[in-house]
Amino acid sequence: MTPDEKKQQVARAALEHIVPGTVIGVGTGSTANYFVDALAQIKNKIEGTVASSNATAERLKSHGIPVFELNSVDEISVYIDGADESNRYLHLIKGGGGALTREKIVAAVSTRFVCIADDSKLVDVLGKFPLPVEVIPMARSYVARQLVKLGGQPIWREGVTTDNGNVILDVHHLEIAEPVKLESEINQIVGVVTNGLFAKRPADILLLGTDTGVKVLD
Ligand SMILES: O=C[C@H](O)[C@H](O)[C@H](O)COP(=O)(O)O
Repeated sequence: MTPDEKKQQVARAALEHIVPGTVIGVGTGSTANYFVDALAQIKNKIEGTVASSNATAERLKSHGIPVFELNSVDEISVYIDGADESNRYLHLIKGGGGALTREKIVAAVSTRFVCIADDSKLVDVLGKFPLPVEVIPMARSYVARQLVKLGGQPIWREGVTTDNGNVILDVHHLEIAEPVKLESEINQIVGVVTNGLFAKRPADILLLGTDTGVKVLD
């Protein structure tokens, strides 16, 4: 099975986690895109969605799926999104597509976070995938120096501006033994909006696409 087939497999499996008649949160990226396409088949069963990026909002609307502003919604029953890496405790690295801040906000509001990924994303120790950090543009160099002090090698994702008008630093060579601690440390650097570690609020369940079917970790 190709990685794309595995992503489609878990995207379809995620439909079973939807709570009928509610608003659901929808993530960003290739796996989330497959989920949006699958969701279109059952769009009448939900009240609508909150999107974690402009790109996802456009895709949802192209299928005729209602998209609400987060501020007009009281509750999100479930958030469905991909990840760049997950460990066995469902601590994640996200933000390969630059949507980490809105993803973290929508995940925080959601009662449940269902992560969907192909099995290449499961790792023993987070950090092989460079950790994305969203930064206020004028603080880029300062934040980069602070990240070096934490042991990382930050690389500016040149040419990329987030949906929030900020820049991204991708931090290489971190071996993340304590994800909750590092998430908090990086977020305390002045100028950081947030980082792509989802450890303080990990996923509640991980649906992993494998050659032998969907594996569930929770
Ligand atoms: O900013 C992007 C998101 O965090 C994605 O969920 C993550 O990069 C995984 O993307 P994909 O499903 O394309 O591997």
